Amino acid sequence: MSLLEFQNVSFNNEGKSILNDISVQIEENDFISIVGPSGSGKSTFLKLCSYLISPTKGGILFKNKNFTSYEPTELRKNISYCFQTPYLFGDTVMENINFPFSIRNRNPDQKRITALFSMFHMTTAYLNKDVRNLSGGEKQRIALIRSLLFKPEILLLDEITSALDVTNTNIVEAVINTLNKEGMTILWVTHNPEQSRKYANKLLSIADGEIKSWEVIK
Ligand SMILES: Nc1ncnc2c1ncn2[C@@H]1O[C@H](COP(=O)(O)OP(=O)(O)OP(=O)(O)O)[C@@H](O)[C@H]1O
Repeated sequence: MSLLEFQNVSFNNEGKSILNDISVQIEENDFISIVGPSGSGKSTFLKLCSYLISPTKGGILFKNKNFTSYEPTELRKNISYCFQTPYLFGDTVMENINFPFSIRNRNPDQKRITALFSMFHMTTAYLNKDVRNLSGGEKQRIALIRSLLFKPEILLLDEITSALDVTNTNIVEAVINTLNKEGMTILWVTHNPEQSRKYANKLLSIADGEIKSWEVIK
């Protein structure tokens, strides 16, 4: 059974075709790198995967059931999306980390929080820091921790390391690789050819809104 399946998906906006007739099957535990020129439709593909937007034509299935038959909140619990520019809100890191717990009426799981901070080479001393004083790399790691608190089944990553230095990039890549080894399905949009082949088992190349190639590389 595929975990996520695109069946002849097209997405148009204001009469313009952005993605055209995309069919692809993503298996549990895949690590997929998504590459293609700027403006080819990669981010739109991830937005469709996360149910931020819906296809104009065709259907997207999660565990063999159309997205439309799920509650959006149920899908978002299982499918997490991280952006190139991390969005942190409010004043402190703690507000951002506690938020996913509060919307589920749960108390913060300190053990899980500590383990994730440690995975990203940070300590929980960051919880009291003002988000405005964090570096880009720290912000991206906090945003990733926030999206991982409830162990999503699918993690969507949109050029998350393109603004990071080598040290931060290495930390983030290592964590994502570990999560994949532990069973998480990863879809990672990257412009970096070396990064695209480093950990992925499949490579999806998109050009002009269509699949140019779909390769099994490992
Ligand atoms: N909501 C929208 N309305 C109109 N046009 C859009 C919308 N979203 C995306 N586009 C257009 O669709 C095309 C694909 O955009 P998308 O952001 O998916 O490309 P991308 O491959 O991720 O590009 P990049 O690598 O530069 O981030 C672009 O021409 C973009 O301008």
